Amino acid sequence: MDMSGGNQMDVQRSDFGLRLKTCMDKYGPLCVGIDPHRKILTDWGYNVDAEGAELFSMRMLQAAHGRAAAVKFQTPMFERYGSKGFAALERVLYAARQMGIITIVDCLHGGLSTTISAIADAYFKPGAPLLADAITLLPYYGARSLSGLIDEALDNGRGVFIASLTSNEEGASLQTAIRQSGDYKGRTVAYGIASTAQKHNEGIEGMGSVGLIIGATIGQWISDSGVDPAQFTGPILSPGYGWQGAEAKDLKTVFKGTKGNVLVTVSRFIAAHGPDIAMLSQATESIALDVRQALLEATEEPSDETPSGIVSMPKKATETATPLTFAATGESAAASSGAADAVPDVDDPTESAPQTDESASVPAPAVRSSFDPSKTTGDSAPAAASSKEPRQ
Ligand SMILES: O=c1ccn([C@@H]2O[C@H](COP(=O)(O)O)[C@@H](O)[C@H]2O)c(=O)[nH]1
Repeated sequence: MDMSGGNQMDVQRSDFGLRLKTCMDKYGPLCVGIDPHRKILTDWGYNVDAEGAELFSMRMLQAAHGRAAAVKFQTPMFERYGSKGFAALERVLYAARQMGIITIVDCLHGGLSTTISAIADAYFKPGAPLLADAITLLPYYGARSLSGLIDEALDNGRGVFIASLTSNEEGASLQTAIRQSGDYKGRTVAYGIASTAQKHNEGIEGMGSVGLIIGATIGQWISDSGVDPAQFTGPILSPGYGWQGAEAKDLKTVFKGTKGNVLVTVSRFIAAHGPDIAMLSQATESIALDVRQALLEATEEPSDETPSGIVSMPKKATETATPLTFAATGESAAASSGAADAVPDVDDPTESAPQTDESASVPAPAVRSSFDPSKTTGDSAPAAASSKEPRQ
């Protein structure tokens, strides 16, 4: 272990990064997103209620098992059913833990540090009702407001993913805005967030446990942000592939020069192939292969690093002429974000998803993977889901 950069306590603090990397090396860089949208539940023949969400989740888990490094549950999709929805989320998280798959809860939390300290009881501490390997955080109360909660995550062997460059285009103007004061004056909001996150990973050998969310759709504005994913040593959770329009070439652009720390999360693009478990499993496998290949090629691409080891300066931030490295020193607050899907949402009856496959009963993916349903040979997944799924 390289102990030169950090102290021993940091190195030993959380094994989340190590556990995730081990799973990514074994199963590849796919995270199966489990988002029980109303329309998908209907199209799968389930009730639009907590039980339907649970059955859907169990089936997505089956498809993910042995084919993906991680699963990600989208909290609002359960929260809408109140206590029954949270009970369902507790049970599917339990099932995922029993399967040994890494669990991420996309709970999108953020707020005053004193308030969000309660989140540790919900997700990180032994016996927590929603025990998860990692959760997602929104840093718009100032990334340093998350420090206490991050400490709790690390002390409990868990991790976090902090939204830095989200996949929706509405996020771009806020996240690429230039900071007016503080340690990152003259840098972008996203840059300060990424640098603050990187600080937690310094001195850790291998992949850290404090991650970022960087959308696969952001190729057009990543250079404005000043963030170079290739310099980040924690895990990067990347949504946007498939349904939101990002393709393999976008993964290669955004994540060029990265070193095996990008976890691509895909939800509707996989769910669109259900409810048949063989089709779901085949789609998961195929998408996992496509994503793995794209990221392998991205690794071979040189990043924007200059020979002197600094990142090329984005145009908007050049006035301050400070080298853009992840030498994090602190962070100042920015405004709050209201992220919304940039693409048709299957929950919104006013929007319709792009249809490219007339045979699909759910809205078809915006782009097709190399998955060919006609080549389905069977299912190697565990036994099919039923309403008698494991309960805690
Ligand atoms: O920037 C972000 C952050 C989170 N998400 C979430 O990821 C999934 C994506 O679902 P798809 O169906 O694969 O598009 C969903 O839960 C989002 O809330 C994101 O898309 N972008």
